Amino acid sequence: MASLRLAGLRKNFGSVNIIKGVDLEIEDGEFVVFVGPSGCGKSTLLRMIAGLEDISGGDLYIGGRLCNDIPPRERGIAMVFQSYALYPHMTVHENMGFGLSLNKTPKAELDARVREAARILKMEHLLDRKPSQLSGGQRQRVAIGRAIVRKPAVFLFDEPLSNLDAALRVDMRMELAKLHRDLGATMIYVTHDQVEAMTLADKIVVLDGGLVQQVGSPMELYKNPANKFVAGFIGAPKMNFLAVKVQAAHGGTATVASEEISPIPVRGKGFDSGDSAWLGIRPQYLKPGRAADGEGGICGKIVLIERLGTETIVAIETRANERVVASIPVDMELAFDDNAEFLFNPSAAHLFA
Ligand SMILES: Nc1ncnc2c1ncn2[C@@H]1O[C@H](COP(=O)(O)OP(=O)(O)OP(=O)(O)O)[C@@H](O)[C@H]1O
Repeated sequence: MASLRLAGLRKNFGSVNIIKGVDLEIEDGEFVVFVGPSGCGKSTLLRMIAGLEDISGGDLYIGGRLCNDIPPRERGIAMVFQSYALYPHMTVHENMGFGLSLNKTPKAELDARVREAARILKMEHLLDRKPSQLSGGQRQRVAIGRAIVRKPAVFLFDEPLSNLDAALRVDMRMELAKLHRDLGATMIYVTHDQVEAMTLADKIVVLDGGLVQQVGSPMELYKNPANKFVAGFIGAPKMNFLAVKVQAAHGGTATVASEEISPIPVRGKGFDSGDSAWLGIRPQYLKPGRAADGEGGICGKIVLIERLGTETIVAIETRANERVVASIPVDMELAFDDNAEFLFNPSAAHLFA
């Protein structure tokens, strides 16, 4: 097992700066998820840790050792790819043991490690099969098994579940969480799926544009997003953002209003009266009903109704053509084009520049 430290890590492809100075501490045994939209640089950052991309600037420490110029196989890491990268002509046993056979691991030890990994992954009965005789989920398990047998200090996962169907992804997610508990190893996991990030991570690193936007536990990010990007990225359905004007501000509270919203006090630092701002409200905090004094209220026409079973998602469009999504109780009567009113407690709202 190992801790990691990234200090001012940078990556250029030609003249383009893709990773723009990333500082990050990863503790021994932590499950860390890099999350962000397509192209934000999360795979590049992971590949730099793996040693598959060289480092243009800054320092990378794995287990306290400066690793910038250490070859991949000497870093004590194992990487699992989205594409599985299995050898089609080899059996599951041979695929899992291949890295060890390259290292000239004695046969008995190789066999014992492969069987132990197969036991952990519940695939002892599949060891003699070829990849073509396995399901997608089983193939991904072989790829994970190949990492386990190497007993790495750090596991790296690059979108390992994105080729699986939705139901299997949920199963594999639970298996990965269990694997982490059982092995206690440091794991770094790249995904663009905020649900995977929320459910797997001890610590989420939100990336955008080659920069860390925020680092924290899933609930820290959900409750106290550092900026509008993080607020919109973490949580489903997405947080609503409404354009407002700041009417007054003091002591960490701003009074905001718009044509749609009567003045309400909201937590928010660094604002001055006259500022334009975004009022952020999660769909879960909007309740059907008319706002009383001191509450926020929004009304509009219903443009979307999605009954998900456990909740109903409804979207309204305000007079200012802003779309607002609410998660409401399943038994509510709703119809398209009806006018609907929602209220929220201002203490549940966020304010962003
Ligand atoms: N070898 C390369 N040469 C030039 N540009 C590259 C190279 N590899 C990646 N990039 C660019 O770096 C940026 C980050 O890519 P990266 O694959 O890290 O993104 P990502 O966040 O993992 O996205 P995705 O979720 O789509 O995989 C992209 O703009 C990509 O085009």
